[in-house]
Order: sequence, then structure tokens, then C-alpha cells
Amino acid sequence: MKRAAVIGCGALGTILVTNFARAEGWTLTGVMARTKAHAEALAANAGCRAATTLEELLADKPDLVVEIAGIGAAKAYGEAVLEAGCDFVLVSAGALADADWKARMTETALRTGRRIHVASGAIGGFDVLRTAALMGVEEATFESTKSPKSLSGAPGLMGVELPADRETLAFEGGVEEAVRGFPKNINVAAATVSAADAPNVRVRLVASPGLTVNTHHIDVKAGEMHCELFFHSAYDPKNPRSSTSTAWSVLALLKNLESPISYF
Ligand SMILES: NC(=O)C1=CN([C@@H]2O[C@H](COP(=O)(O)OP(=O)(O)OC[C@H]3O[C@@H](n4cnc5c(N)ncnc54)[C@H](OP(=O)(O)O)[C@@H]3O)[C@@H](O)[C@H]2O)C=CC1
Ligand SMILES: O=C([O-])CC(=O)C(=O)O
Repeated sequence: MKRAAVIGCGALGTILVTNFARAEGWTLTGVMARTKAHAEALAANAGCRAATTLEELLADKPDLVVEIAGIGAAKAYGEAVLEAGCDFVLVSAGALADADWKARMTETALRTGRRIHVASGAIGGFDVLRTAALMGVEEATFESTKSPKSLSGAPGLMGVELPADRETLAFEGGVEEAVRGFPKNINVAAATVSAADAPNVRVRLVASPGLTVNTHHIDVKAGEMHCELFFHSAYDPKNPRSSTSTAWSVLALLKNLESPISYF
């Protein structure tokens, strides 16, 4: 059995850890949060170590560490995880919009012989996006629709409350600005841009009152291929920002890594 540890004990970390038995071929060594009580509560359920520092989390020598905590955590721990000889699963793919961090992570992975796996998260189709990248992306757009409450408090809104009675365009622009303004909402766009190798993707974020799902629409034209991907995914009642399928995508990724058949 391979050994995994998890950074993040929030809405998504809880789904991931609670269903960890579904990741065939893997055993869970520990979970980490900033708040000791959060890590302890989840660890008690899972029968693994509770950690509040990376050093504690790595004490059990996992083969791989999953970040499911936030862009800040990905950037704070990613390089150290690779340096410690572990592979790294990135859920907060918004970190990839920081070209310097992405380059440092790539260099560290190459030097240490470790790998970085970007989880498909609330979307998917990375296989087709990688194919489009090779064919050469000519045109690509990305649009997410979320409930106004899931965007509330985002730095990009600068304190403005979005209307609760009509649809509004909360953001339109490039991916770096999108991630700066909506770091907990638009990881999916950064993952798309990185997978499609298409830095000029136009990102739109629409606030739609009454939505009970998050939606994501990717449109890519590359050579002879035109692909459209739509996702409608229920969000976590504890955190309306995050689609629950994100946590399941990590379980599927882990299972795939240990499976004799790999679906690309
Ligand atoms: N790629 C994708 O499609 C998606 C990616 N995401 C990413 O997943 C992240 C987690 O989502 P969600 O579970 O809903 O968020 P929550 O806010 O519910 O939970 C975040 C958890 O991470 C922990 N954490 C945050 N920063 C650190 C840190 N520096 N060191 C250690 N632990 C830390 C928190 O600790 P504490 O409990 O102490 O506060 C908490 O346990 C999001 O912030 C987003 O970046 C989300 C949805 C889709
Ligand atoms: O969960 C989602 O639907 C998307 C999301 O929050 C993100 O990409 O940060």
C-alpha cells in the first residue's frame, strides 16, 4: 500500500478523508490544519496522525501529500513536500497562475524525481485540454456561474455586495487577475489555462442568485478540434464556494495512480 497525507481539514478535506477507503491502494497517514482541534477531530475519525506543521505531517514518511487547503498552503508547502521526497497533489490550482512558483515547483520536481499531480477538481477533461495544447489552442474561453453568497467577501469585489435579485457579471479578464480577485472560486480556471497551455484564456465569473450548483463552461478551439465542456456540480453545504466533486476527484486520482489501467 502507498501512503498519503492530507493538508486541509475543511469542507473538502473532510469529504476526502471520510471516503479515503475508496482510494484503492492507499493508506492515510495523517491530516493537517492550522487549527489543532480541526486536525484532531478529522484524524480521530480516520485513525491517523493530526498535524499542525508540515514536519509533523511528514514524520510518517508518506509517499504523497495532497494539498486541499488553499492557494496559500499550496505555495507555502509545495516545494518542501517535493524536497522531502513525496509526490504532491495540487487541488488549489490557482497557485499555477503564479509563473514563478510554477517554475520553481517544476524545477524541484525534476531535480528530486518527484511528480506534481494537478487534481481535476470541480471540472475535468484535462486529457482533452492537454491534447488541445499539443495541437495548438487558437481560441479558448472559461465561464463559471456561482451563487452571490459563494463570492461574498472575495478581494476582487472590494467590499461590494453582489445583488441578490439578478444575475451579474462579477469578473471578466485574464486568469492571473481572476485568481488574485477570487482565490477561493476560480482554481478551475487556472487549472484549465495551465492544462491547455493557453495563458490568454478569457475568464468570466457570473453571480446568479438562487443557484444550487456551481457551473463551469470551457470552450476550446485547437486545430481540427472544437471542444466544449460543461460541469454542474453541487456545492458543499458547509462551504458554498466548493463543489463536492473536487474531493472525489482526488480519490479518483489516487486510485488511478495505483491502477493497472490508467484513463488519460
Ligand atoms: N481545483 C478545484 O476545482 C477546486 C479547488 N478548491 C480549493 O480547495 C481549497 C479548500 O476548499 P475547502 O475545503 O472548501 O476550504 P475550507 O475553507 O473549508 O478548508 C480549508 C482547510 O485548509 C486548512 N488550511 C488553510 N490554509 C492552511 C495552511 N496554510 N496550513 C495548513 N492548513 C491550512 C484550513 O485549516 P483550519 O481548519 O485550521 O482553518 C482548513 O482545514 C479552496 O481554498 C480552494 O483553493 C476548491 C474547490 C474547487
Ligand atoms: O468548486 C468549484 O466549483 C470551483 C471552485 O471553487 C474553485 O475553482 O476554486
